Amino acid sequence: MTLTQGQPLSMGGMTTRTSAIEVAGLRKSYGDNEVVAGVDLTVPVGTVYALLGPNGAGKTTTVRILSTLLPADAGEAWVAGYDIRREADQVRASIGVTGQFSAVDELLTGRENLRLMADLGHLDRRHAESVVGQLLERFHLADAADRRAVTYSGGMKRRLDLAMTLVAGPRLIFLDEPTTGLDPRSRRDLWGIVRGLVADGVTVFLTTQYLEEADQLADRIGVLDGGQLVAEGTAAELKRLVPGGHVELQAADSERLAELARQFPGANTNATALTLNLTHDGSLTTLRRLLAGIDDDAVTGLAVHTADLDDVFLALTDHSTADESPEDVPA
Ligand SMILES: Nc1ncnc2c1ncn2[C@@H]1O[C@H](COP(=O)(O)OP(=O)(O)OP(=O)(O)O)[C@@H](O)[C@H]1O
Repeated sequence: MTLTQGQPLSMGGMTTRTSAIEVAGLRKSYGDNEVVAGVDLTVPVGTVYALLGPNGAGKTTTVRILSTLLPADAGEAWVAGYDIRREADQVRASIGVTGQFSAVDELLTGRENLRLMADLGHLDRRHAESVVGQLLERFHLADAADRRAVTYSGGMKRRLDLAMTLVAGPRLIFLDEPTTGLDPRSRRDLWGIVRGLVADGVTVFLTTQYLEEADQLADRIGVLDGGQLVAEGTAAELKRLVPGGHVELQAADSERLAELARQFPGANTNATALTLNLTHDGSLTTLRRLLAGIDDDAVTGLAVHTADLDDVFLALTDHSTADESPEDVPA
């Protein structure tokens, strides 16, 4: 069955929910440490949702709860249309999970690892061979298919791990920090594979510490900090949340820097680098007005920086430097 948004995910299940994931008031504590502190979120079918957060934010715990590996203390969640508490078996049969710790058996070849998953999924032999062959091609592992996985690079192992998750053809996959530790090229390869899955209609719930990854892949991003979603939206919406834009002027010499500092009181200056930083809302009008007031001889260079997800992440999750609490950030 090909799923499109608006169709019930679980035709035979108890519910007829149309979202791939719905979470309401999810909570989990370890002793006194509340690591998931009331999370609500919805992921439409066929989209990518990225849960972005620093170490210890509660990302893996959330994935473990949603994939039924860990019981929640409170709250409700429906995954692939099934209730994670009452219909855990159906949830497990509908999803694929690739965790931070690989499921690859390094003593087996890539092909054998995939066949093993096919056996576990009770695929009939002919179908299994065809699925395994297709996955080896799709994940650029065909040439290495009959080598033991112990000889694979980190990127190849990660691709094999993801391919193993897909043997049973799940329409919803959880990727917990899929590219942590990979070099930029392997990371981009994996992003390409994820995009291909999404193009086929698969829903992806991924956790990441990499802002670029969320920016590249996700339709919506939830910023998790201390077990709470402190912001949620598209990458563009999140970037508008924080005033991260600035213009950096390179002064010709220290005298000119002093002049510029008098002209723009409140700007940050760096006497060693001879630079002056002005906050800037990213609009052309403000930029033109700003430049019109500057003497040509005073500056030798200029850089315009618009807010990026880094600014968002730091503003929302770095309590040691952020003056405002997340609630103070305009929505
Ligand atoms: N089994 C456990 N017992 C006690 N505390 C735990 C357990 N598992 C996780 N924690 C704690 O829960 C908090 C959230 O952990 P979690 O692994 O969900 O965070 P994360 O956002 O995935 O971080 P990372 O990016 O480092 O994987 C951490 O403070 C962690 O130490």
